Parts: sequence; structure tokens; C-alpha cells
Amino acid sequence: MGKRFYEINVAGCKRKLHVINLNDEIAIAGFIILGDIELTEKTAAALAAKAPADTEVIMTAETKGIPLAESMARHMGLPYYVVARKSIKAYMENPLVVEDHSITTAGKQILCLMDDDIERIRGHKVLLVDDVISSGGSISALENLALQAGGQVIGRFAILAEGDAAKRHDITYLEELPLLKAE
Ligand SMILES: Nc1ncnc2[nH]cnc12
Repeated sequence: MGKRFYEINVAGCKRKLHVINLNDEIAIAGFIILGDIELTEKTAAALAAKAPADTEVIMTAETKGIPLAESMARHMGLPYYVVARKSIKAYMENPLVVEDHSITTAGKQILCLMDDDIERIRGHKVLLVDDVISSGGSISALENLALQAGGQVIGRFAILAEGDAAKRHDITYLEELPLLKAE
């Protein structure tokens, strides 16, 4: 069978996404901003324009959220952003750790923060950002981490809301992405 594609238009960027079967029933259109500067910059600018003016720190999770968070922080004139990591590194003292369940990764995952990042969050207004919100597992793990670090979550932002996530009223996103039938 030939490759399947799903075409998307977001923040003025048209992209043909590869459709990948997740299991026998469900397929996703893989939305990858890593390495795509125009897509990262334009979606970050569009999300930054919607961000609450009182945002003090942007927080994201490894991996695909990183360039988006960096670009949004630049657009918003913020000096730092915080990245929740997926594994504890040797240089992370006293890490804060939560469990994370994601639609694209099998098995248990963790998200963790190191002390410097905990300090950047404690007592501050935090805007959570990710590339895609789908089952909501990752953004909710990120929120747990922000709360445990003493932050106040003032928004949950994503470029795309996938499947049922598009019905959520507690997230802000640019476009919807359907879950597809596996072929
Ligand atoms: N369709 C998708 N593309 C890339 N990352 C995702 N994470 C969840 N859904 C995704």
C-alpha cells in the first residue's frame, strides 16, 4: 500500500503529514515541528499572540515542545523557559518526578525537573505549552509537575488539539487534528 498523508494548514503553513498506524484501529498524522524553522516560528508567534499578558514562565516537556517554547519565550520577551525532562540526568540534584502517559509512547514515562527550574517556577505564573495535546496525559503530567514545584498554571497551550482534545475548553490551540482510522 502507498504512503498515506494528511494535509494541514496551520499559522499560514501547509504541511503534508505522514499517517502512521498506532494499532489495528487508530492512526495518527505525525506532526513534527523539529527541524522545521518556518513552522516553529509561525506557530510560536501565533500562540504568543494569544498568551496571557501576565505570563511569567513558559514550561514545556521534552522533546518536541522545546523549539516551540524557546520561540514563544523570545516573542514574549521572557528570559527563560523551563523544560521538563524525560529522564533524570547526573547533573540533576533533588529532581522532582511525576509519571506521564502519552499516546505516542508505549509504557510508563516520567517527567522531571531539576532545582534551578523548580526555582524558576516556584511562586510564578506558568504557561504550559506543547506541540500536540491528544489524550491529555502529557499536559496533565506537566501540570502536576508545575503545581508540585509551587507554580500557578495560567494556561495550557498547544499548536494542535488531536481527537477529543479539540472539545476541551481548558486548552488553547491553533488547529484541530483528527485521529484517523488505521488502514
Ligand atoms: N499526531 C501527533 N503527531 C506528533 N506528536 C503527537 N503526539 C500526540 N499526537 C501526535
